[in-house]
Amino acid sequence: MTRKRVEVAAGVLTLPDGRYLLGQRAGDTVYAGYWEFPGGKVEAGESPSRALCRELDEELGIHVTHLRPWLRREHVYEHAHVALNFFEVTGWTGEIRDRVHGALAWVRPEEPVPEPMLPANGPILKALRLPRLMGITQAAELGVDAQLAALDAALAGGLRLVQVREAGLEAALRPGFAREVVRRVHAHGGLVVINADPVLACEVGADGLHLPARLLAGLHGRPELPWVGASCHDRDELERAAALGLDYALLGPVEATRTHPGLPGLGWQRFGALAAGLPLPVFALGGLDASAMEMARDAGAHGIAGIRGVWKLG
Ligand SMILES: Nc1nc2c([nH]c(=O)n2[C@H]2C[C@H](O)[C@@H](COP(=O)(O)OP(=O)(O)OP(=O)(O)O)O2)c(=O)[nH]1
Repeated sequence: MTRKRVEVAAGVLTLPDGRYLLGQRAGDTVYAGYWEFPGGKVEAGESPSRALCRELDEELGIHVTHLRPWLRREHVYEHAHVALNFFEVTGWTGEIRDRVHGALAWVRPEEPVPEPMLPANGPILKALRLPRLMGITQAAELGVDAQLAALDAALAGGLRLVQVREAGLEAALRPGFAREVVRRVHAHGGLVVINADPVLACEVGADGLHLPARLLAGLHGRPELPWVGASCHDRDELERAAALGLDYALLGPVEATRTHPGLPGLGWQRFGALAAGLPLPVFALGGLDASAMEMARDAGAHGIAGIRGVWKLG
């Protein structure tokens, strides 16, 4: 049976220390007792962001001052086909006084979430575990030792997600280098994805695989690794990554870069338009460092991926 699609707006209220808010649905609703992000149905004539501001006022008694579009995900329940528009909410005034939930909980992304959770929310919670800054290695250019030293400095500064991209590194050095990256990043509780090489990813105990756009194009199903992402340059590629159920995409270049000289940057407006309304987190790539983080997230990016900017190479 086909059901009318119901638009829903949900807010990931986030504290500066990274904790986010979940509420437990009250006894008189469908899925009573299940945990959710505060929010509710979009009313006729309302935009999702307006609906969310209204719902958070009604449910929690707060006035939202800063929100960002994040992910959009559709799910077919027995009772409804919902299109969930998730926003990150980082600014509000007023003290939270819950009026509708059975309970509220502030959760750290790395902690287990309270159960039971609304079934549509699994990928959303996974996306919240994905760090906001990705460093992409370039040991072939820097040298292995200099890259590992730059990695240590970045890990000490809080980096928790690394893509090993070393097609240019001598083949004999690649496994040893990748294994060393995995060891160091795992010691900090971070994640490592390996570019283009699933065999190497498994061999060195990495967390996943990063697909260049040419490999994404030829793929018929999601590779079986815990984390899989892809490099994308246009909406078609982003939608393909989403349809395959990938965990994230990189989109760029946002600004002109040294790695791709002559290629003009997308700019933040175009980036925002391309990344909007997707179910998977999108990192902004190209000529960026962590100082662009707020701008990127306001444009709808999950975070930033960088080479020179992350390794502080100028
Ligand atoms: N608020 C919220 N709803 C979610 C989440 N995940 C998810 O699948 N949903 C679904 C459950 C419901 O089918 C729908 C939200 O509808 P709702 O019944 O809570 O909406 P509402 O607050 O406007 O309530 P009502 O006026 O219909 O009583 O979206 C989530 O994280 N937060």
